[in-house]
This record gives sequence, C-alpha cells and structure tokens, in this order.
Amino acid sequence: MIEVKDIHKAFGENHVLRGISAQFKPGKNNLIIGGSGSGKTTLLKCVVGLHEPTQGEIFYNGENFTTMGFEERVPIRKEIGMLFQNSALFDSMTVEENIMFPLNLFTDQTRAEKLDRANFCLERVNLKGKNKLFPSELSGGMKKRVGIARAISMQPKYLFVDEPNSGLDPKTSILIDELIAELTEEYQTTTVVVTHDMNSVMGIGDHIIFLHNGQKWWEGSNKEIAHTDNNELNDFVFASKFMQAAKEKL
Ligand SMILES: Nc1ncnc2c1ncn2[C@@H]1O[C@H](COP(=O)(O)OP(=O)(O)OP(=O)(O)O)[C@@H](O)[C@H]1O
Repeated sequence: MIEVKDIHKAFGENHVLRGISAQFKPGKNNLIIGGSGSGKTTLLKCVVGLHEPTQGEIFYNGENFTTMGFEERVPIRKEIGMLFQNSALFDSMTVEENIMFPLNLFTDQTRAEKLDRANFCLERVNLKGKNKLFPSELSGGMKKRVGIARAISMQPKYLFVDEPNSGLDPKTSILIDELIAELTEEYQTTTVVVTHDMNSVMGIGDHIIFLHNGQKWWEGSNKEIAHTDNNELNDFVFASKFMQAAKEKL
C-alpha cells in the first residue's frame, strides 16, 4: 500500500498541491483525476520521487520514502513500474531492448533470462514476435503496450501510469485500460493512473481521487461518482451534454 500524508508542492510562488492525503491499495486501479493544471502529474511525480514534496510524507508499505536518501530508495524503485505519458521509449533501441532496459539496469540476469522475460512481457501485452521492431515502426497503441511491457518487466508491486489514453482512439484506449486493469488484478499491483478520460473513470475506477485547486476535493469509486452531489466534480465528469444525458439514465 502507498500512503501520502499532507503533501504540499510549490514551484516558487505557485502552490500546486495544498495538503493531499490518500491511500492507494494493492489490487486496485487508483485514478487521479482533475482539471488541467490541478496538479495530477505533480502528485504522481512526488509519489515516485521525481519531485520532492515541499511538505508532507509518502509511505511505501509503511516505510517513509520521503526521508530516504538516493541509495535507500533503490529497493523501492526496483518495485516501481512506470508508463509515461508519451510512452518514453528509447528510439534507438528495438522493442526487445527497450523491455530489457530495466533488467539490464537492476538485475544480474543472463542475456537468455532477460530475453525470456522480455518475451513473456511481450506476449502478455499481445505483441508476441515484435521484438526487433523500432519504436518508429509502431502505432501509438503499440507504443503504449511496449511501455506497459517494459513497466512490468521487473514484476513491479507498484504501477504508475500517466495519461495512458492520450493520443489513442476510443477503442484502443479501452483496450489499454483493460490491459492495465487485468495486470492490476493478476499481479495485485498498487496501480495509480493519472487520467482525463471519462471512459477510464467509469470503466476501471475502483478508487478515484478528484483534485481541485491543489486539494483532494472528492474521493470514491466509479459507482459512487454518478451519484455525487459535489458540484465541481459533477461539472468536471459530466461536462458534456452527452454525459449529462447518460447520467440521467444511471
Ligand atoms: N517542473 C515544474 N516547474 C514549475 N512549475 C511546474 C512544474 N511542473 C508543474 N508545474 C506547474 O504545476 C501546475 C500543475 O501542473 P500538473 O502538470 O501537475 O497538472 P495536471 O493536473 O497534471 O495538468 P494536465 O491535465 O494539463 O496534464 C501547473 O501550473 C504547472 O505549470
């Protein structure tokens, strides 16, 4: 489990996060939603250690990540898989080399063992046999799947995903969401997803936190979101006429 306690983050005068506390549990798809600029990515970056919070603490299974030095964090970093917004694949490496990258960095496995693991991960994301392709030869959805294969290569306990649906058509988006949800269930990862996508919210949102003005404005599940009387959340989720009409039928 990950617990964040009273997280603040300021960039100069810009106080982006203003005291956020939340728990992210294993086997759950934990979604962070909110308007543009509400601090979703900043919160995710604080949790994985890419930003240091100005105030507050982050615990991984009860261990205080915030007070750890670089070396102390390494065992936790090894348990983290991350899919970045643009997939962040290395363009000069093949699909297989991209997936083996964390294994090269963090393990002393033989090349054959790493290849075995890369093949397993590729098969898991339905890209069997695509080993030798370069990122430039892949569609956006395939890139995301390679990014997911790389993120799970180290059998992570914690899976962080920033905007998995950006740039994807609705059908591919849903396939990526389903893959994330399946992996979360199968490996009981603590999964944290930053998203704008309402299909994702409704489809896989086991636990959702809604950020507004740098604070946690609402928290609940996809089943509860439809019946919320929180005005800001309602305005955010049911912004379009289509979603308002859908809500009335729920
Ligand atoms: N490295 C940084 N330096 C200075 N300001 C930053 C930095 N990163 C983020 N910010 C500021 O923090 C605020 C929140 O940004 P953040 O990317 O967390 O929002 P978001 O909710 O993820 O937005 P979006 O949905 O548009 O991606 C913005 O005002 C942004 O300018």
